[in-house]
Amino acid sequence: MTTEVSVATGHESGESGSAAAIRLDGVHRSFGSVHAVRGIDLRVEPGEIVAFLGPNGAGKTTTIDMVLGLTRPDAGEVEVFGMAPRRAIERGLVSAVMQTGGLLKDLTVAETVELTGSLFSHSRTVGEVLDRAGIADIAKQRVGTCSGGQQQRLRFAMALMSDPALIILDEPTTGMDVTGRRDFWSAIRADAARGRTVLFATHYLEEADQYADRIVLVRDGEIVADGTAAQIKARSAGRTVRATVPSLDESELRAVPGVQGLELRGESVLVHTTDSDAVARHLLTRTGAHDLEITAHGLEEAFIALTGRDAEGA
Ligand SMILES: Nc1ncnc2c1ncn2[C@@H]1O[C@H](COP(=O)(O)OP(=O)(O)OP(=O)(O)O)[C@@H](O)[C@H]1O
Repeated sequence: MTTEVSVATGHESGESGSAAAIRLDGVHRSFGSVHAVRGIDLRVEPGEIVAFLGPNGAGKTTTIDMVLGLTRPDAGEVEVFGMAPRRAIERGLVSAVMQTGGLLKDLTVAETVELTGSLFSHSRTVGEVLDRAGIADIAKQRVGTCSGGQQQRLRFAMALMSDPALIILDEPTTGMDVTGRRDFWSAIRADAARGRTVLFATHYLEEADQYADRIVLVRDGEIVADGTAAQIKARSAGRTVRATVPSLDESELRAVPGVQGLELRGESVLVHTTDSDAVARHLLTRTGAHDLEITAHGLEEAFIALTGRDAEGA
């Protein structure tokens, strides 16, 4: 690994329209002995909605922090619209929607957005951003009485005040109920339809599947898949075999050709495999398996197959 650090200060690829919204090139970041980000290369084009999907500790927040200029890579380059992240932020090109904090309970929704606007020399009007965030109807409500979903849409409205070209959201819907999540995402999508670039980190597969144009799947600090939800499902070409198996010999099943991973739930076993016939034959002839089902991989299975412990070399 090289130790050269460059955060794109010396040779900006220009602030022309051709620059990527985000460009990461061979980015590494360690914390002591933890190698959190291990050589990430990523280019996000203006107008894309990209989900950064991965299990706990995959390196999503560390990567986002580098895009926001909150931390610097140990090696590699990070550029936002062809310039150093901090410079892009100073120019009002980037806003972030954080998960918690930053709200004063006694202010109204409109007062909160107005206060945010006062920090910028040029900002949108309060009415316009409340509309875009879908919260114009609660403009006079006190923040302390807003639901979690309404508070996140308020944070989104605050992020819109500088009319940024790129919005970054780190697990923005954690703890929200289904309706709150749906309302939040419909506001983000409607706004993104006007050409804003969106990068969000999430644990929720269905959120990535429904709201992103593109999914970047990370595991152990590396990108393991990058494409549309359909392409990622196809990458994990394979099937899941589910069966009830009393006293299963796990190691024998793992040794069956094509097996990519196993999940045990009581007497139920789920086998991710590229050869469902071999698994079915093994289960039906060598074990007391019953209630066998075979299904094609969905995004969840692709996620498990590509990010799970059994994914080594997948
Ligand atoms: N400031 C820090 N000091 C030490 N270790 C850190 C620090 N920040 C992150 N790490 C470690 O780096 C790895 C990646 O963490 P990161 O928060 O980027 O992952 P994540 O994909 O965002 O996870 P989660 O989904 O749980 O938020 C983890 O092993 C984490 O413990």
